[in-house]
Parts: sequence; structure tokens; C-alpha cells
Amino acid sequence: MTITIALPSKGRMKEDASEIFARAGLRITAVGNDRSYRGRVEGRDDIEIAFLSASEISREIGNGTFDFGVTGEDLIREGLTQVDERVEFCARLGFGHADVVVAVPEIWLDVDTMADLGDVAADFRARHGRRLTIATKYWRLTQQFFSGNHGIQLYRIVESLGATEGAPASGSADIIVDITSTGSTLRANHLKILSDGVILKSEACLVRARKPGHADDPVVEEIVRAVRAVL
Ligand SMILES: Nc1ncnc2c1ncn2[C@@H]1O[C@H](COP(=O)(O)OP(=O)(O)OP(=O)(O)O)[C@@H](O)[C@H]1O
Ligand SMILES: O=P(O)(O)OC[C@H]1O[C@H](OP(=O)(O)OP(=O)(O)O)[C@H](O)[C@@H]1O
Repeated sequence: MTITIALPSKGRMKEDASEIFARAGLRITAVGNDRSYRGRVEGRDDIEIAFLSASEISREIGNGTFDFGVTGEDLIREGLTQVDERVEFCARLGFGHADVVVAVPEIWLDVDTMADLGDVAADFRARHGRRLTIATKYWRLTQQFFSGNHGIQLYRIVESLGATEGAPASGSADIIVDITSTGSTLRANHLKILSDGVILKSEACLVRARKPGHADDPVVEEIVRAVRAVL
């Protein structure tokens, strides 16, 4: 059986993903030219590479289109329901680090924890005539964290596909859930992370779509072992 691996085609994860595979003895080359969306592993006809964006990799691994993928844990957990039944996290790759966090305006001096935020949410309608609003593209992670982990039910998510940190200042939402790495975008927008407001510490992962045929496929095991050995 040919084993397929989906790797980031662009952006911050592309080079690091190829480098890890090269160190693991799986040297990847593009088929055709550098802009091609297909690749191969030198000397291996039993492995095929597809290049996709990090968010597409999450979706397609969930659908079982590929056997393996490299993408951010945040995108996998946000993109898929029943994630642990559908994919196995085989290795954390040590790049693409970003935290998914809850951040509120710095001027909310009395709000430092999720419990404080729960109090604000409970009073919000009485004070402002509407629910607390959260700008994010991480709908699923936000709902799990607010409703599931912290029992906060009174909020409304406002979908944000870019410049999320600007939402409180522009008035389109009260608070945000977004990723941060250096923290500079949050600081520039006068937002602070709640002390227990880290939803997920994400990094790039090697993930495997759970498929019945994998159990006795030696190439599947070889890929996982080779990548783990160079971390
Ligand atoms: N500073 C950062 N900003 C955004 N994403 C980051 C950052 N650091 C690491 N990442 C990770 O990179 C991944 C997103 O990568 P990228 O933006 O290339 O993918 P994408 O969402 O598919 O791209 P696009 O939105 O352009 O289609 C996520 O897993 C995210 O956690
Ligand atoms: O904590 P920091 O180091 O400031 O990084 C966080 C910022 O980086 C990302 O945006 P970016 O403009 O890189 O791209 P994206 O939103 O298109 O992914 C992300 O959405 C945050 O806004």
C-alpha cells in the first residue's frame, strides 16, 4: 500500500516540516517544480507527499484522505470532532509553537482569572443589555473551555477571521480568544491573558489518521519511528 503524507505547502511550518523528515532519512522533493503540490521521498516509491495549507491538512486528516499529516495541534483540535477517535498524535515536532489564549482589555483591572470573567459574564446582560461577546476563529476550543471547563454559558461568539486582537478596541467584541507566540500583538492592542486563560499550548505535530489497514503496515510504523528518533 502507498502511504500518503500531507505537509504544509507554505508559511511558517513548511521548511521545518521538510527538515525533520530529511533528518529522519526521508528526503522530500517536489514532483515537477518547486510550486508543485505533489512530492516524493527520494528512493521510496511506497510513500507519496501532498502539499496543502496547515488548515486543509487538519480537515483532510480528519476525513482520512491521507495517512499522515504535519500541522498545528490547535488546527486539529479546532477542526475535528471526536479528535482522539479519528487521529493519533504521533509526535510533537518542536516548532510552530503558539498558545491559544483568552485575553481581555488591560483596563479590566478586576478581571484576572476565568472565575472573574464568569462573574462579568453573569452580570453582563443586566449591565449592558446584551451578552458578553468573544471574537475568535477558534469556536470549538472556546466553547469547550468556557462552557465545558469553566461552566460559563452566558456569552456569544463573534466570528473573526483576521485582526482578532483589534476587536475589543473597534467595539466588535468585548474579549478575544486567539493564538499568541511572542505576545507583542496582544500588548500592542492593550490586552492581557487571564492567569488561567491558556486554552492550549500548541505546536506542530505528526498526526496519523486512524485507519484499519495501519495496524499491520510496516511503513506506517517505520515513519513514526524514524521521525521520533530525530526529535
Ligand atoms: N505567530 C503565529 N501566528 C499564527 N500561527 C502560528 C504562529 N505561530 C505558530 N502558528 C501556527 O501555525 C499554524 C497556522 O499556520 P498558517 O497560518 O501557515 O496556516 P493556515 O491557517 O493554513 O494558513 P492560511 O490561513 O494562510 O490558509 C497554526 O497551527 C498556528 O498555531
Ligand atoms: O504573539 P505574537 O508573536 O504577536 O503573534 C500572534 C499573532 O500572529 C498571528 O498573526 P499573523 O499576522 O502572523 O498571521 P495570521 O493571523 O494570518 O495567521 C496571530 O493571528 C496573532 O495575531
